[in-house]
Amino acid sequence: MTPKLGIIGGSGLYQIAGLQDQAWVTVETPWGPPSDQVLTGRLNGVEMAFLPRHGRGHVHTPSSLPYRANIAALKALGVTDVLAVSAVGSLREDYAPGDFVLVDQYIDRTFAREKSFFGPGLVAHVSVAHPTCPRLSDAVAEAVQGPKLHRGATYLAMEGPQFSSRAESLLYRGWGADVIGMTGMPEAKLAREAELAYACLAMVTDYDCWHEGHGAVDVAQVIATLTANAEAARDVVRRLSLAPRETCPCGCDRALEYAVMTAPSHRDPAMVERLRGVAGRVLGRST
Ligand SMILES: CSC[C@H]1O[C@H](OP(=O)(O)O)[C@H](O)[C@@H]1O
Ligand SMILES: Nc1ncnc2[nH]cnc12
Repeated sequence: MTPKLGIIGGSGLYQIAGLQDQAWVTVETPWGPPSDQVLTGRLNGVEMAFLPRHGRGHVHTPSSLPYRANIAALKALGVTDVLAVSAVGSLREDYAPGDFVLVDQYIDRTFAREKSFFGPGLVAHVSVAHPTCPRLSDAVAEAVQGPKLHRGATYLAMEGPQFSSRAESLLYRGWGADVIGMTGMPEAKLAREAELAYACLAMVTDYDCWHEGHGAVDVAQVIATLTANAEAARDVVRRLSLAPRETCPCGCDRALEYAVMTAPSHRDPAMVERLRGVAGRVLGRST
């Protein structure tokens, strides 16, 4: 199978230059439109689809983001591997602003978002014990040149849009979270439901508000670091190479294999139709 790379660009990363045969395409999904049009094209021979998470001009809040439509749109475009790029605050002394982090675990503290493609009439439970793909994360790690890279980090996903209080920041540090952001969940969970390999390249922009030696995070601080680092993130995308494969060794592309609970005879036909684009492999492609 020839892989196709989906990039979800976070704060500060609203487009990728230099794609061959590039076009901004409009995609509709059963969950409405994604955050923006999707930029499709080829980079170094790799098919690619780029979606600015907050939309060009940064119009969607972390809570109002159409997470399901974003993942469904990438799936509809034939994407197999999703690299999510995110700005994050650091919850550790040794993760400094400017550093890059490959996330492998999440603590999901979000509460005002739709978190599943499934629901009444078509119930499914996928595993998110290991929410990110080690194969894809390895490929991303190889593509990082320049910024210091940390691996094996836990991302605390908060609801926002306000930044944390100091008490919260200290609490999350006590829980063992390494970085904090507002968009990692439910994005990673939905990618798993859609059987897409998912990796998160986080760019540290600040020390949130726990650090005695640094002032509390604000948007100006985040933007200043992002401006200095966005090109390094684009370089990673440009260098990222994905080998053709039969299947994903970690099983990301078969996450739904044993996940659907609802008996075929009890499935809601409208739900089945709605889910066909993301779960067609286990539901059948057409009626
Ligand atoms: C501009 S600071 C807060 C904002 O930045 C991060 O966005 P993203 O993950 O899309 O890079 C963070 O999660 C907040 O949404
Ligand atoms: N400190 C922080 N908290 C939440 N989201 C962030 N994105 C960048 N920095 C952040």
